This record gives sequence, C-alpha cells and structure tokens, in this order.
Amino acid sequence: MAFAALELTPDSALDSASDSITDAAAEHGVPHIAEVLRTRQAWKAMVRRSREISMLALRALHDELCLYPKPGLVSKMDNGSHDDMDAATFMRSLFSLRRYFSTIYLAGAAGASFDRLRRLGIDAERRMLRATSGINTHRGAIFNLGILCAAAGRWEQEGGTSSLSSTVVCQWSDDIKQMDSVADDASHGSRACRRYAVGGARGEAAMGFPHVFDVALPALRAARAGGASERAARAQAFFAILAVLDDTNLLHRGHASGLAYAHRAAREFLAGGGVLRENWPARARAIHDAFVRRRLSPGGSADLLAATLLVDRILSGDGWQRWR
Ligand SMILES: CC(C)(COP(=O)(O)OP(=O)(O)OC[C@H]1O[C@@H](n2cnc3c(N)ncnc32)[C@H](O[C@H]2O[C@H](COP(=O)(O)OP(=O)(O)OP(=O)(O)O)[C@@H](O)[C@H]2O)[C@@H]1O)[C@@H](O)C(=O)NCCC(=O)NCCS
Ligand SMILES: Nc1ncnc2[nH]cnc12
Repeated sequence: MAFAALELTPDSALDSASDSITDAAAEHGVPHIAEVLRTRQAWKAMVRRSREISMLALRALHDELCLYPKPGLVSKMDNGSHDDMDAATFMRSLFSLRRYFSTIYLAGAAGASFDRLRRLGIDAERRMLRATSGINTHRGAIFNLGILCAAAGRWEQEGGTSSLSSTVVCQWSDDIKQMDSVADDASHGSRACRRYAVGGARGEAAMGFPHVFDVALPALRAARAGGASERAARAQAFFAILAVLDDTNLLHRGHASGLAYAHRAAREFLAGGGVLRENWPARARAIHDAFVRRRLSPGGSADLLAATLLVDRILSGDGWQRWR
C-alpha cells in the first residue's frame, strides 16, 4: 500500500527561504516580524507532524486489516464472520479517516476539550458511514485511535516527559467516564456493557489503554526480540489482546459463552508456544475457522491491535521527518 501518494511534498525550499527572512528580520531590529515568522514556522512543523501521525494511523489500520489469520475478522484473504463487509469496505473506510487523524492530533496538541474531540469523532463516523454505505467498520477505531492521536499531540507538545497512557488519563479520563451517563442505548456495545458489566471502549480509554500498553505492546516487542517475523509478532500481539479483553463485539454476537470461548482459544494458542511454534499459521487458521463457524468477530481486539501498532511507531520515533 503506497501511502506516499498522500504524503505531501516537503516544503523545505519554503522553509529555508522563511528561515533567512526570519534571520534578516531579527538582525535588522524588527523582532516582531521574526517572531511572527517563527510562529508560522512552528505551526507549519506541527501541521507536517499531524500528517505524519495520520499516515501512521492509516498504516496501523491497514496493517491490522492485512494480518491473517485473525480469528473471525475480515482480511484480504476472506471476510471472516461477516456477510456485510470485506477488505474493500475497510479500505474505503480507512481512507475516509485520513484528515480526521491529523485534525484530532492538532486538537490534542492545542489542549482541546473532550467535547471538541467527541465532535470530531462523530463527524469522522459520519464520513466513514458515507464511505461504507452505512456499514460500521471503524466506529471503535475512530474512538480508540482518535484519542491516541489527540494524546500524541498533547504529549509531543509537552516534550514527551510523561507517558502517552498517562496523557490520556490526565487530559480526558473524567470526561470519558461521564460518557457512560449519556451512552447511546441503541448501540450493540453499550447494551453489552450494561448487560455484562464490562467497560468496553470507553472503559479501556478511561484507564489509558492498558490492553495496548501493558499487554499488546510488550507481546509485540517480545515476539520481535524472540526472532519472530513482523507478521508473527503482530499475530502474537493480537492473541495476547484476544486472550484477556472484554471485547463487546464478542459479547454482542456470542454472549458470555462466546467471550469465554474466545479467551480460552487464545490462551491455548499462547500456552502452546504462540507464534514461536513453527506451525503457528495453521493453528491460528484453525481458530479462525472455528470463530467463523460460531460467527464470532472480535472487532474490539482488532482495533486495539491497530492502536498498538500506532503507539509502537509513535514511541519508536517513526515518521517521515523529525518535526522539530
Ligand atoms: C465511544 C463509543 C465508540 C462507544 O461505542 P459503544 O457504545 O458501541 O461501545 P463499545 O462497544 O464499547 O465500543 C464501540 C466499538 O469499540 C470496539 N470495542 C469493542 N470492545 C472494545 C474494548 N473492550 N476496548 C476497546 N474497543 C472495543 C468495537 O469496534 C470495532 O468493532 C466494530 C466492527 O465490528 P462489528 O462486529 O461489525 O460491529 P457491529 O456492526 O456492531 O456488529 P454486527 O452488526 O456486525 O454484528 C467497529 O466499530 C470496530 O471499530 C466496538 O464496536 C461511542 O459512544 C461513540 O462513537 N461516541 C461518539 C464519538 C466520541 O465520543 N469520540 C471521542 C473522541 S474520538
Ligand atoms: N478486520 C476487521 N474485521 C472485522 N471487524 C473489524 N473491526 C476492526 N477491524 C476489523
């Protein structure tokens, strides 16, 4: 997938011209013009960084889609437990979000309220539904990765001193918890949260994404360190999430027994050596087929895998150009 087409031509020529004007203005005693130009330069750097973050979020969603086997879920190999969507649906959805992630990064950098983030998320969901003819592909991802992009904006503005997870909690946890009191009863997820007393996406975000930072990211990095391929490391991270997450999609479709079945299958896969076993793709494929037979689809686990791949790249300094 060449995201280069979406990458903007670096405006380094304009940057160097602007730098020389700034220096001249400062030298000849017109500091306010220099300050204006410096502010303009800082803003342009932030916009460039927001586009890098957007590309990282789109790559994370694309990498999640492409991972196979991924029990019950859509990939480019098959549609998993779904009759209403395929990989093309996810690709249309993913590209409809390219401006959303950069916008919400800038909103976070500017210290936006949760209400502002919420409105951006709702607008993004509207664009997603238009792109997918009404299919819910990434509603949870809009929420999960949107908050993490906003947190990245805030965190980078503050110099990266605290942690991304604590930035989510400090900035928006109370507001996210308040969402419960006005939850939309119509959604599968909010009904599952109430019926089974689980936190769902809101609970995960309000706690600073523990399944990303404390479960999946360590599993991803340990698998890489153990010599696993990138595909295998991503599969290991996915199964680590699936083994423990209260995924409301699993509860919605499979009820408590479906969630327990999914947890057990993932734990057995990991206990059997996970991806460090030679035949892991065959074992993962057997679990995928069993989920499809049961119509189970862990969409929340898929979202948190994408969130993990995004966070991994942000924390590893991945980006097209250093923005400062
Ligand atoms: C904040 C909301 C998104 C909360 O939505 P909801 O009330 O529905 O509650 P949840 O189910 O908890 O979350 C919604 C989606 O989040 C994913 N998810 C599920 N469990 C978890 C979890 N434990 N942690 C994190 N994320 C989780 C999941 O999304 C993915 O699955 C969907 C696709 O799968 P599918 O099976 O097709 O789903 P359905 O169509 O529902 O089922 P079928 O009909 O096919 O059987 C897809 O969305 C994936 O992303 C959950 O579905 C909501 O209140 C909201 O959007 N608020 C407004 C926006 C906002 O506040 N934004 C804040 C700033 S960005
Ligand atoms: N690959 C996928 N298949 C089904 N639902 C999903 N939700 C997020 N990613 C998904």
